[in-house]
Amino acid sequence: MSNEVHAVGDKVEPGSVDTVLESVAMENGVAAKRSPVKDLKVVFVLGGPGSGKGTQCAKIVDTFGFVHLSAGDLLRAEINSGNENGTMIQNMIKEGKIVPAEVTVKLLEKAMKESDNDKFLIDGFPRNLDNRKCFDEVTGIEPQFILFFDCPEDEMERRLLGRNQGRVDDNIETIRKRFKVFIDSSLPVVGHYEECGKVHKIDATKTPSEVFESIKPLFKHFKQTDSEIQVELVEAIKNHSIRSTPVAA
Ligand SMILES: Nc1ncnc2c1ncn2[C@@H]1O[C@H](COP(=O)(O)OP(=O)(O)OP(=O)(O)O)[C@@H](O)[C@H]1O
Ligand SMILES: O=c1ccn([C@@H]2O[C@H](COP(=O)(O)O)[C@@H](O)[C@H]2O)c(=O)[nH]1
Repeated sequence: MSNEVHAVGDKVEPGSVDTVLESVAMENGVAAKRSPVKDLKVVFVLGGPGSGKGTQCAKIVDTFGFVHLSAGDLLRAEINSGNENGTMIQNMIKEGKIVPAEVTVKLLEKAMKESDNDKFLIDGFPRNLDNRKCFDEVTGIEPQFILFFDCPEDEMERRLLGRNQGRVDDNIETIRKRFKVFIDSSLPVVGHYEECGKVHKIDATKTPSEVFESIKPLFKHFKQTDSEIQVELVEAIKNHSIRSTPVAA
């Protein structure tokens, strides 16, 4: 039995936990239940521009079944969707500025609600203290922990200039602005979570594989074994049967 957790749009294999749970729910005439947004598990992934957040998120998704939500990617998709906020977002990104919290939080909340997963890596957010407060007020989610990629500016600059993905902000002028915004506005968010004892600082200067080895232990807890999934499944079926048993008159 597979222990993968699937994101929206993923193909679900016949016989997987997802299909079994779904058919149990269908047979009993109930829709599979979705956790309220505040019960979702969120890890914030922070670090300077080019520190390797996206690269590591892809590895965490593959190994630990999280959904990767890059706030920057959601904003870029909004530009391309032709939405009324598109021009404002595009101008902010070109200048390396932080988009108003309500806009980003709304996109993140929508993406989480649309997913059938309950574990999210939120990459590149919260970008400032106002982002953090707004996310807390809107979702009520307290992050499990913060993954903070520590990398010197000269290395980040080298990586960004070599990224070659055609991003409007990967030019030296905007990169310097993004570094300043990171120091002035984003580091205070890391400071806030340090006070709460929630920050795991990672040396991001090593190779991608070495960086991943150093973060793996933090996520072990989220990976369920096949037997844990089976126990959960049996419990879910038992609980449902108890609730569905008619009370004798
Ligand atoms: N550990 C690493 N060593 C060398 N290069 C890396 C490493 N991690 C990522 N890179 C490369 O550096 C560039 C930036 O990486 P990535 O996009 O993951 O950073 P990011 O923190 O998500 O950036 P941004 O905040 O700008 O979105 C990419 O070209 C990537 O391939
Ligand atoms: O929460 C966020 C995330 C991003 N932005 C803007 O997007 C760019 C690019 O972000 P990446 O994380 O590097 O993809 C960033 O410089 C901001 O302009 C944002 O406003 N809020």
